[in-house]
Amino acid sequence: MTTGAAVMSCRDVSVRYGASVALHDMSLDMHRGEMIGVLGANGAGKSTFVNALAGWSRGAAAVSGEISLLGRSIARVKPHVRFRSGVALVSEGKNVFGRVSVSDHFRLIRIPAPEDTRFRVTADEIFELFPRLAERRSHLGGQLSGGERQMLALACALLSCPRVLLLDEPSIGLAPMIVTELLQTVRRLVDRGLPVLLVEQNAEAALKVVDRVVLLETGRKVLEGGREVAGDSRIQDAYLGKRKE
Ligand SMILES: Nc1ncnc2c1ncn2[C@@H]1O[C@H](COP(=O)(O)OP(=O)(O)OP(=O)(O)O)[C@@H](O)[C@H]1O
Repeated sequence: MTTGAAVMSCRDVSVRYGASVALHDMSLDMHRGEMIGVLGANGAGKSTFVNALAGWSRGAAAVSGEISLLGRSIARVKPHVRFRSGVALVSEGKNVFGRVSVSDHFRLIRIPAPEDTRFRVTADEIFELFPRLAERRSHLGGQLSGGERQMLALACALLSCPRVLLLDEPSIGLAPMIVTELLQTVRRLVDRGLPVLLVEQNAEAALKVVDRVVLLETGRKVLEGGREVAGDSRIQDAYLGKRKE
């Protein structure tokens, strides 16, 4: 259930790489207890969007528009400062160090002071959420499977006490059962209040857990709505394999 004012918002966010515009005038509000799915084909601008929210880009991106966290503008704030303020981005398990053990990953996270009102998960809770990580706590990041690396990246983001979690394609390369488990774990965190923006190619898996969906086509939001948008022909045709030839 969503409550209160938006935790994170963006208004008219556009991203250009040189002369080409990868994202056009994107606006969105994220509330407590809400999970929003961002769907779209390859190259639709999904990663560009979440990266812009977190302050990252893979090249020389020019980002315009307004981005705010708890009502304060962060549009011109550096990515590491956005992270410290509570904007956690997890991109395809890339946030894992190959030569650092699972337990030492957790020790590396700077945990905000207890008086700071943020979403908190302890290391013990992490091991309850991800029993696999508990079994592999002494393994190095490089020794983990793709799914375990995703779990570790997500665990580290959670330990940092995020105000909002941005997940870029967590299902990539994972077996369907692991995807279901991972998304259900994320859903439980959302139900405890954490707002989550989930970029997913796997629309079927995403639609089972999200509250709201945004569909991007060539950098533009072309559809936004509740789970009922699963019935929209644009989603049925392109993402749920129900295209009629
Ligand atoms: N560093 C860059 N320089 C130039 N163009 C870029 C750069 N990064 C992305 N683009 C372009 O921006 C557009 C959106 O890319 P983006 O990675 O956001 O898409 P996506 O929806 O996440 O795709 P996918 O599902 O394949 O990951 C694409 O046309 C892509 O080629």
